[in-house]
Parts: sequence; structure tokens; C-alpha cells
Amino acid sequence: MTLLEVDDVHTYYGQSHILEGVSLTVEAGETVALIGRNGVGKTTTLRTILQLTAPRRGSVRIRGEDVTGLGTHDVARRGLGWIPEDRRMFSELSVEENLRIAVKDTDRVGGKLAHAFEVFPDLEQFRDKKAGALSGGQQQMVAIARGLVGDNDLLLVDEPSEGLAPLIVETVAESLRRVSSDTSLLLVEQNFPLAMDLADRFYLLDNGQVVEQGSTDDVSREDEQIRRHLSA
Ligand SMILES: Nc1ncnc2c1ncn2[C@@H]1O[C@H](COP(=O)(O)OP(=O)(O)OP(=O)(O)O)[C@@H](O)[C@H]1O
Repeated sequence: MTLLEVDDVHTYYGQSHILEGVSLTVEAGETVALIGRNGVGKTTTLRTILQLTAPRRGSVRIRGEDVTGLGTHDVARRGLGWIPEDRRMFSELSVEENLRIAVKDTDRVGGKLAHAFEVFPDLEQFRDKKAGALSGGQQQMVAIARGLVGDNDLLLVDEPSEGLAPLIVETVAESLRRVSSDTSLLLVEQNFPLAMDLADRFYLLDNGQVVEQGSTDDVSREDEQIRRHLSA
């Protein structure tokens, strides 16, 4: 089943034409990577999907239903979760409270928290600690765990490895791998090897357009070309 279908979206900030006809899909169960240099429109693509910035042309469909122009809250209610680049913790609240807030079905808070701590055993020892006191890697893990307890069918994850040391990136990658057995992922990543490792398919964006796409299994052939786009 096609969970998400973005068709030929054109998105602007004021007069600036940022996305110039982006199309992509995410099937149920897939992890899809959106890669590309700084400023090519990756975050804008996620914002467009969530209708935080509605496209002027083109459409966004969730399970075949056109959600273009709906409020972000209504899009989220259809099973889309967002893990933004800045992670958006409630820094004065504990890890557990941050997770509780994300549970939509309040009758199931206990079970959801237990599941989160099972998937992220490292988090359990921090459950009473203020989220603002955690390291960047630990906060990223809380952000991913929040996506997990939120019962989302698709998580939009923006640059999860940003600013993290290589060893911590590996832990975060492992968290995403675990979450991907429960939910589909659309992953914005500038770390090319990480994106290739986690994703089934990829889209390469440049200047607001998809310039390459395919299975990550086939990527070695195109490797040089992709790297050129990423470093240009
Ligand atoms: N709120 C805004 N108003 C005007 N221009 C914006 C706004 N947000 C982003 N832009 C511009 O839109 C373009 C695309 O930005 P976007 O954040 O989508 O890129 P990105 O590929 O996610 O890059 P990064 O990795 O730096 O976040 C950039 O040129 C950026 O300067």
C-alpha cells in the first residue's frame, strides 16, 4: 500500500520558489531517505508534507486521500509524526513526561511507555531526568521514542545524526532501525553512508528537484554521481 504520495509539489517562501515539482512515495513498511546538500529543500519537503508550508501546486496524499491544504493537526491525525531537526524537547519535563505527552491513546499510556523502554533500554535509566539535561544523542533518542509511542504510521525524521559524534550516531541509527520495524520512515539525512545503510530507497534532491532516485542496493553504481551532488 502506498502510504504517502507527494505529486509534483511547488512550494514557496514568499517569492522564493523552493520546491520545483518534487514527487516521491513511501510504501507501508519502507524506510526512504531524502538526501542532498544544505539548502536544497529537504526540510521544506517535510514541511510541505505536513502542510506547515502548503504547496502552491501539486498534491500530498496519505493512503490515497488528498490532504493538500488541510491543517497540520489534521495531517498528523492521519498517522504522521514529525521529529524536527531541533528535536523540540520539553526541556523542563522529565524523559517520561515527554513520552507521556506524545501518547495519543491515553488509555494505553502504561503499555506504550513499557514498549518504548523495551525498544530503548538505555532511556529507562534517564526516565526521571529532565530532558534538557540530556546529551544531544540522548535527546535524539527521546525524540525518536516519542515518535514511536505516538502510534504513527509514518515518521518524518529530519537530520537525526546532525551534530552528534560518530559513536553516538551509531546508537541513534540502531534506534531508527528498531523503530522501522513498527513504522515507516522518511528520513532526511546528509550523512550519505548512514542514509544508505538505513533506507530501502532514496531520493536525491538538488535545487528543489529530485535528480536521482532508486533502491539503496543499486547505489554503488551511481555512487560517484551522488557524491558529486552531495559535495557540489
Ligand atoms: N522560513 C523561510 N523563509 C524563507 N526562506 C527559507 C525559509 N526556510 C528555508 N528557506 C530557504 O529555503 C531553501 C531550502 O531550505 P531547506 O531548509 O528546505 O533546505 P534543506 O535541504 O533542508 O537544508 P538544511 O540541511 O540546511 O536544512 C534554503 O535556501 C533556505 O534558505
